Amino acid sequence: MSQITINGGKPLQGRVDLKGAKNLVTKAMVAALLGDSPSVLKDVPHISDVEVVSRLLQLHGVTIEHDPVSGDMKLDSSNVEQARMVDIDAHAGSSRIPILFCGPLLHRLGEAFIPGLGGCEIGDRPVDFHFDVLRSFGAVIEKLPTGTRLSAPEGLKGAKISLPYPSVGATEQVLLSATTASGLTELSGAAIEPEIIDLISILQKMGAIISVDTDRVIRIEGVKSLKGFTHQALFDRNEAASWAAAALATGGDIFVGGARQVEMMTFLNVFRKVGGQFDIQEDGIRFFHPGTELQPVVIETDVHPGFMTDWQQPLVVAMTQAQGLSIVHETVYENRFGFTDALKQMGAQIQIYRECLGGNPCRFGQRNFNHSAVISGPTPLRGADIRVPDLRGGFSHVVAALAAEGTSNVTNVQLISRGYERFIDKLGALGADFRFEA
Ligand SMILES: CC(=O)N[C@H]1[C@@H](OP(=O)(O)OP(=O)(O)OC[C@H]2O[C@@H](n3ccc(=O)[nH]c3=O)[C@H](O)[C@@H]2O)O[C@H](CO)[C@@H](O)[C@@H]1O
Ligand SMILES: C=C(OP(=O)(O)O)C(=O)O
Repeated sequence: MSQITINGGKPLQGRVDLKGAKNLVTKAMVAALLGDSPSVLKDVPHISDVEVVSRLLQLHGVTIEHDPVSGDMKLDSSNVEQARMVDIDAHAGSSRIPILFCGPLLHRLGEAFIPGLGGCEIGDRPVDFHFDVLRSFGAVIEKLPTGTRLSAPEGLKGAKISLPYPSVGATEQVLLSATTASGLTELSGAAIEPEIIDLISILQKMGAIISVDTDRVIRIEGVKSLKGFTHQALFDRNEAASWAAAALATGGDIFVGGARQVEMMTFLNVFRKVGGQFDIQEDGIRFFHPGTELQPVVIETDVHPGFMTDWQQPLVVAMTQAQGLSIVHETVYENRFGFTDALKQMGAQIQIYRECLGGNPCRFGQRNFNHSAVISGPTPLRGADIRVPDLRGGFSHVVAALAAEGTSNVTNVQLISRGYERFIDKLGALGADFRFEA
């Protein structure tokens, strides 16, 4: 378990550069399974979720070459049919991406075995929509103690599907299964996050016919085969938002190379309302604390184009320094405020409520989920011993330790490498005062 000892109270200043989004790159790698010729994905970050997906693909006969410096990744899936089905239970790792192997493996092999899933523990995270989608396409699903076995005795056939909630993963499941299924698929209630639109761009390069209509409807005309793709991955807007919040919380100034305005518009509006300033340039966005008082805000996390759930945790740290009461209503995951316990230990005043506060009633209201937070500021933060609970919560703990007076010991830091490339190097480049033990 790696740990970092931070001497806080110093503004973060300097430049960090982004690579491709964790939430796109890992899915694009799975899409490569569908191609009958090699694919090239550019800007692939060196993060542990990419390693988990690489190992799983390699077990299925995909050859992968990744240059971690340039980020170029070459994936050749021409030998998938020859690969031996192996027990991949030991390789489930920390990622949720294995669930997306179902469609491509059913197309390529007629069967699939999916190990138990990882990912952040921020709620139940069921996969019922995924399995309902796959059943609509004709898959037969058998749950085993070690995972799930799937088969498609008559191949996958297009279907009319309606998602009860615009789930990112279930929408990707439909895309990756329907593209080479026979016939038409119409998906309503789809998620339309920028990472999904980028995945659709990749599938179109491969030969797919997919249209994104108004009102969350996606139509897919199945094609017989797909070829490989060459694609530059969409930048990681979650990492960009994290560094922006880190600049604000520490009173700093960070240029985030590779960040773009369009995919971050909702975040930028909130950042400005809290009192942060930004300067959009051709090659990135500069985020900084202008030196004036921060303002409280009321936000509600939501599916795109709403305020993303993965953005709230580091921003909550900045809210502890705002003058007054801020409210965060988390409507995407039912249990995503566990990270606030450590912030309270550091001096933050945060109260968690079961009620839907500050916004519209959501599906978690009246169901006893602690899904609203009231943050009262400004409160000075002081150093503490804390343990990283999950990816974004962990980033927010490190930001709090950097903003706090005194020394903090943060353990379980390796979890942060699931989604942040060269995290420790970047902290060093921003002038943080810390000691890291791997
Ligand atoms: C690897 C990846 O891309 N992760 C992102 C993805 O996660 P992920 O794809 O897992 O998130 P979903 O959009 O599927 O989940 C949203 C909500 O739907 C529920 N649900 C989902 C599937 C299902 O079968 N049944 C069900 O009830 C979930 O419990 C959750 O409450 O989108 C989330 C929402 O933008 C982000 O926070 C994650 O960073
Ligand atoms: C929840 C997240 O990721 P995952 O779905 O991979 O657990 C995240 O990126 O914050």
